[in-house]
Amino acid sequence: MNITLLGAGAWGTALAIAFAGKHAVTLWSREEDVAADLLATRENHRFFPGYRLPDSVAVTTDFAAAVGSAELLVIATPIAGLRPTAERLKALTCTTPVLWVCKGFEAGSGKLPHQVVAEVLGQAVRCGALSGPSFAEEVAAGQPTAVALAANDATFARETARQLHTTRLRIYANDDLVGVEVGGAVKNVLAIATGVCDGLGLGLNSRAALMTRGLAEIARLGLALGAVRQTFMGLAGMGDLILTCTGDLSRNRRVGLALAQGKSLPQILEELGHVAEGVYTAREVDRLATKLAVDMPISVAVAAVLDGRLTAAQAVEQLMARDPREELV
Ligand SMILES: NC(=O)C1=CN([C@@H]2O[C@H](COP(=O)(O)OP(=O)(O)OC[C@H]3O[C@@H](n4cnc5c(N)ncnc54)[C@H](O)[C@@H]3O)[C@@H](O)[C@H]2O)C=CC1
Ligand SMILES: O=C(CO)COP(=O)(O)O
Repeated sequence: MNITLLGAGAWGTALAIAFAGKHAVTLWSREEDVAADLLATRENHRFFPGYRLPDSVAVTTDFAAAVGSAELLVIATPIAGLRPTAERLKALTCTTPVLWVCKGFEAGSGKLPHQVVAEVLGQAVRCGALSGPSFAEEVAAGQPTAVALAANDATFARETARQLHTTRLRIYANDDLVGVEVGGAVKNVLAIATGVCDGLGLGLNSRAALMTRGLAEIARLGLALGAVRQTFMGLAGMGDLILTCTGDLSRNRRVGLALAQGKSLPQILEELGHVAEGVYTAREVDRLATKLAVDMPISVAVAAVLDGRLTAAQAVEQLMARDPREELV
């Protein structure tokens, strides 16, 4: 299959490497310097240093050409780039099936990725989300990984999962697109919380409590948005939550660790050099929790810390001072 990855950040580059073993892959970069570097050195020094892009992968900055040759498009930008990329596809009257790998709620609208894509491209284009516990570095290194693929068409999800599946990258078809997207979005907010918790040295009991109660928050918001509870026990729910909250490769976790050190958010983001979606999604989750009357104290506290309304230590005190209650999930 001819696959085009739209976005040559860490994840787009890693997926290009992974898919190249089985497919004809094109990697589109919006940055001229990244494309030039990839063509000259076969390495993406800016976003993904240390991993070689196979010679078979075509690299281009020509959007129309990259799209024109594809049988499957994979949008690999942050969620901030999803709508503009979909709009560029619409301008080309493109009807090629499309996946996206971004995780989050769109800033400002609070929409999930599939809602953004449906708004721009309509309902007729077959499309879906690839999500789950998958650090780019490990996928590019060929370390065993399993993720979920959910779509607006169950047959498309199953067929695409089968086509993309390899012995290194197991892809499970899932029929709960909302659940898969909510899991991937909210776990980033909770990874920031866990980074704060670990950075403040609050201990392993705290971390386990935070992740477990965080999973309850993910499920509550997901159910309010129409997801299926079971999804949150799977790869895109608990799986990605465990990975991102505990793995130091996570950019979101690293934001939390740095907040606990008292660093300012602008400085943290500048030093990171990559997107940390939880920073933007926290605000949307905070708004959605209020709008839908969903109890999400940890996520709301993360939003308050990111906005400078609470310090990390104050947020912890506030969470611990809550009244005792039954363990509702
Ligand atoms: N890096 C990882 O391990 C994983 C990342 N993801 C998700 O994939 C998405 C992309 O992440 P990374 O590639 O790691 O980020 P990155 O920060 O390494 O790279 C971002 C890429 O998107 C492009 N970009 C940024 N803003 C854009 C915009 N407004 N329009 C078009 N392009 C834009 C940049 O030029 C760059 O190529 C995020 O939503 C992330 O949560 C998902 C799974 C794993
Ligand atoms: O989504 C990811 C792993 O599944 C990557 O997490 P970070 O964006 O926090 O690095």
